[in-house]
Amino acid sequence: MMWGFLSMEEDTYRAASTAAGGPALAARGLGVRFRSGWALEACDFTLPTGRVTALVGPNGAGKSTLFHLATGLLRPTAGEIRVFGADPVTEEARRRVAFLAQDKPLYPRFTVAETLRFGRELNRSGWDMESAERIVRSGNIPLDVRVGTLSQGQCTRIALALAFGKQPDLLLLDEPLADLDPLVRREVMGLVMAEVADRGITVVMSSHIVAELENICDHLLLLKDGAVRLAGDAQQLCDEHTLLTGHVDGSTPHGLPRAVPAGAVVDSAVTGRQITALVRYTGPVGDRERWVGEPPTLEELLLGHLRSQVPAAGDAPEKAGAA
Ligand SMILES: Nc1ncnc2c1ncn2[C@@H]1O[C@H](COP(=O)(O)OP(=O)(O)OP(=O)(O)O)[C@@H](O)[C@H]1O
Repeated sequence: MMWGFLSMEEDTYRAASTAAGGPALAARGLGVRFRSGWALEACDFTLPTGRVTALVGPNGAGKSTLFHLATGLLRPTAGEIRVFGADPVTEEARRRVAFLAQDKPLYPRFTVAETLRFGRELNRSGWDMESAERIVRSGNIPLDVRVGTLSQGQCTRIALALAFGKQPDLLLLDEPLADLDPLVRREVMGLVMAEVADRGITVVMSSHIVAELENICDHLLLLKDGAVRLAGDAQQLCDEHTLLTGHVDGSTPHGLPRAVPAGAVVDSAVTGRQITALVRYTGPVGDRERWVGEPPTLEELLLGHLRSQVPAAGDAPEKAGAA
């Protein structure tokens, strides 16, 4: 894409996305249009290196589309996306990224050992067989069985072994746990986190199981209707919000204390005379006897924004992209 008129802001973005130690993933004006319409539109964000980002959004929000852009399987209709500063289709970017897709394509007739050897052939520039085999063995999967005879959970483990064997700097996981039972989910996630801690790689993981993201992710990217709704450090975003509970205030349009700006209300629910609201506001609320305000948990923050009927307020690109 041509960048004929680089503004200061664009200049800063380009410098950040190519600098050593710059973001793992950066998007600017990113859009993809299918026949049915825009799957992603005007997305701006940067995802820092060495962090575990939760990619969250309702069905059809554009999460898989974003993964396909980041791996070069799909080209943007508008804007650009960079992986460690490089175009995703370049050899440099492909070498540094591993992607675990929802459907985990594996050859059923290959044995596990053949599958790992195939992984080595595909990644001649860098392959860690020891690490791949360790992941397989920790699931008590014999190396000589055919992949077609394995359970879903075991196949997920093989796919993870292939991903980690590649020694990626960026691991993209598209709902990796969706088809696993809770015990295997916990075990597989423990495996991912141990590998992440060992190698300090960057992970972007999409999931609909919001409650499970709390102890895993330290960064957020929430997509809704193809747009970035919320992005940034998970703790910082929680700290910028308040979960407010009290009796409905009949004298204000939103039922909350007058001090709360209308534009700060993300989501609210009224039960009888009680109102609970997620607000992007941390200032004083007046009557402390009537109102209880606490920082939301990550789950409460995400659910509030997923439920929200109002457009994201204050999510200007520079804020949305804050690392
Ligand atoms: N190859 C395609 N051709 C046409 N439309 C597509 C294609 N891929 C995705 N879409 C559309 O783009 C939008 C975003 O889809 P995408 O699969 O990225 O969403 P998602 O957030 O991953 O959803 P889910 O949580 O259900 O997996 C949807 O409206 C989908 O129908």
